[in-house]
Amino acid sequence: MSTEKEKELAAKAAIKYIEDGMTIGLGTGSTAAHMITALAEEVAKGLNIVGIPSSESTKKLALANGIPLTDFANISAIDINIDGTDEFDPYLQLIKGGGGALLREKILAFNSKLNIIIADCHKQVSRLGKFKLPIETIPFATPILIKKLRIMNLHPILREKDNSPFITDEGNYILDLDITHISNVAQLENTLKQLPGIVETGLFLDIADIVIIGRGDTTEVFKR
Ligand SMILES: O=C[C@H](O)[C@H](O)[C@H](O)COP(=O)(O)O
Repeated sequence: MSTEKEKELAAKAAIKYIEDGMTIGLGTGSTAAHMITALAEEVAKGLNIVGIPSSESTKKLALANGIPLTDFANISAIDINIDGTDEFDPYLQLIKGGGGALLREKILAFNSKLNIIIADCHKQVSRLGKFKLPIETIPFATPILIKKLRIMNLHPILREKDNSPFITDEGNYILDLDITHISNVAQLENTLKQLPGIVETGLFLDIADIVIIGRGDTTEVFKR
């Protein structure tokens, strides 16, 4: 069974949690794209929901698939947020932001009653850190942050696209950090959030309620 099929299986299992009248957080990435396609099929059959996208790319995809959208001016909470991940550990702690959407994704997740994470089985790790930790930084502060993060042994790498810095939907930069030697990620999160110029990190701690993965031709569900 292909990785894409596993992502699709997880995505289809997640949309079964959705009920008529709900507001749905729409994640970003290749796994979330499967969820948007599956959700669009339900909307076409008459399911009445509104979506709130976590990125400009997801917004485009949702609109192209006929999913009605809203924003935080019109709602106070999201019923279910469904998003992908780059890694999840046995405690359902996550590293996200491989696609650079971590800031809006975390805002959606924080304002959701239920967070469902969907993935293929290769995202499961015994310990976070094989995937480099993305953090979103303000361009003005990025050079000094790089110096500070080097001293902290986090080996920051400025993410690039077409030989220029990758720019997020909020106009910021992404630094990818090596956290393989870090055992206490909660402490790391606190330390990073105290540095002015770091807008958000890709550590999603105590956020996922349910993780659904595709493994072969079946799904596995992990609950917090
Ligand atoms: O910024 C991107 C997001 O955090 C994605 O959810 C994450 O990178 C997983 O993406 P994919 O489903 O494409 O592996």
